[in-house]
Amino acid sequence: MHRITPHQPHPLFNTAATRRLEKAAAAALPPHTLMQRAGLAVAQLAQALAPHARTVWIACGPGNNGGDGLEAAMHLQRSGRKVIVTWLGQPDTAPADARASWQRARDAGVAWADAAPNDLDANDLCIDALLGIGVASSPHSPPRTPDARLLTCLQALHHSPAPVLAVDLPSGLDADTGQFAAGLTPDTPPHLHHRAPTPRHTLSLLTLKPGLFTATGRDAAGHVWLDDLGVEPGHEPPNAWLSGPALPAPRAHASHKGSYGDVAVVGGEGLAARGMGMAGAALLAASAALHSGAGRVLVTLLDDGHLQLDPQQPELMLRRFDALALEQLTMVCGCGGGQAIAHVLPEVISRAARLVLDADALNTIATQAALHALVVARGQHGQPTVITPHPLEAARLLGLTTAEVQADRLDAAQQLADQFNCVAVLKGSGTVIAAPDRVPAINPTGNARLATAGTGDVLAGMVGAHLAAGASAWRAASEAVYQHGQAADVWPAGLALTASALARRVGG
Ligand SMILES: NC(=O)C1=CN([C@@H]2O[C@H](COP(=O)(O)OP(=O)(O)OC[C@H]3O[C@@H](n4cnc5c(N)ncnc54)[C@H](O)[C@@H]3O)[C@@H](O)[C@H]2O)[C@H](O)CC1
Ligand SMILES: [K+]
Repeated sequence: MHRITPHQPHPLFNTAATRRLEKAAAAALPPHTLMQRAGLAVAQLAQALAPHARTVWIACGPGNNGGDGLEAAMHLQRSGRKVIVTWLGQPDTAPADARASWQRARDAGVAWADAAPNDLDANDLCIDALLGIGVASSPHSPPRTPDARLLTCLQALHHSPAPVLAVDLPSGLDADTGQFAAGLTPDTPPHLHHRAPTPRHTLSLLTLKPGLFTATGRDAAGHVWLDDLGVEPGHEPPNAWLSGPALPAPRAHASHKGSYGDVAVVGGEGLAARGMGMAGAALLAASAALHSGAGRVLVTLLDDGHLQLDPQQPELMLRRFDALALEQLTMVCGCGGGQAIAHVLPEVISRAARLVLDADALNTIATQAALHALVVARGQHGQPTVITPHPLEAARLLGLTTAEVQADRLDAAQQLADQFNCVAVLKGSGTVIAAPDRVPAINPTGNARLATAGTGDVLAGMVGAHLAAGASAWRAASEAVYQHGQAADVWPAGLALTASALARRVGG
């Protein structure tokens, strides 16, 4: 068993793949072995996380996830803890493994209760074994009406003042998408909004599931642990990867500014056009490119030439669009581009050597099929392209709603990559990176401090710098996303995270 950190990549397996592995492993082992291993692992982690817990309340659902909880209850009771179990199953209808573990918990003498004890506090521990990968959350099947006792137990876990250890998954979370099943989404009553969150841990069993790392999964899961139950994935291919850090790319002493490429940022509609000055977005992207190691950074502002120099960043070279040698440049296009970006997009997409498309470039492409076709053609000509939409921009590109994109972020990112024939970065909690013909990746770094204006422009500039230095579109995207999130993760406490400060720190 080990804790999952962003320091190395990890393969991720969805529900179907996990079920196949479970079936093959169960067939090769004596009956009940997997659940016995799972329950023991849960009990060991519970002891390690809360060695002095006064009471351990274990909420067990009707299926095998509940069985894991019952098995853990038996171990914790035997090791002298005060264990209270709420079981929502019945001996005559429970799956065979869960029934066997119920019998073992009974024989060990655990206490049974209909609901959560009402005196739980921070010195206790809750174990969430209500639902695991058996949660039915298909958008195509009608939502189930969950049993009232299940809902009461779920609420007690969501609002628990005691730390919570979830078995396999936070109950109700879909392992494949990181979204809660209909009717099972946690709600936070207003009086709890300002309470410090209680520690949350999830012990994933057998495999790591993608839903733990994207959409609402990251917040719900808290610290993620894995116990593989002694089962190797064998020939089962992963459905996604959790990214690890970039391999170091040392700079040769005999290098010069030309060795790391020229990035040109095009964007920043002027104040005169529609009364909205957006030059800042382009300057942020340019600053990020500079601090991420680009040899030279050129900036073309779509502001009719009002700005001739950025005195804060004199390294940036301002250029008129017609003075750019597009075929030799890595272009970052769209940051703060407004409507003005539409005039330059056809040329940029057709001619740029390497290209990052962000923000208003994407909004414009979403409305013009001819531009979409030009992006697809880049891939056919071997010209690297990365698109960096947030969920609303992704929804526009795919003709979906934002909710539909968020309902299955891995699938949405894959659709973007396939339809636009490029590397797609779907931003948000657990940013997804996808490309045609390869397994997508979920980024493990970053936090809510990045939810501030301009951080997306910074990311686009960073991707541009990595592309200009010679990385493939896939590497440029995944390494930039990782470092962008990591910069936020190590951000000094008490220092405001602003996009311009982030841009200056991204190079380490
Ligand atoms: N994967 C493994 O190798 C191992 C898994 N173990 C554990 O078993 C669960 C999966 O068990 P399963 O019985 O298939 O499903 P669950 O217990 O997660 O849930 C089934 C249970 O829940 C009810 N239900 C489903 N969806 C809903 C809903 N939307 N609303 C209300 N109720 C719902 C359903 O009717 C069933 O009663 C896995 O996660 C592991 O924890 C093994 O123990 C070890 C090996
Ligand atoms: K659970």
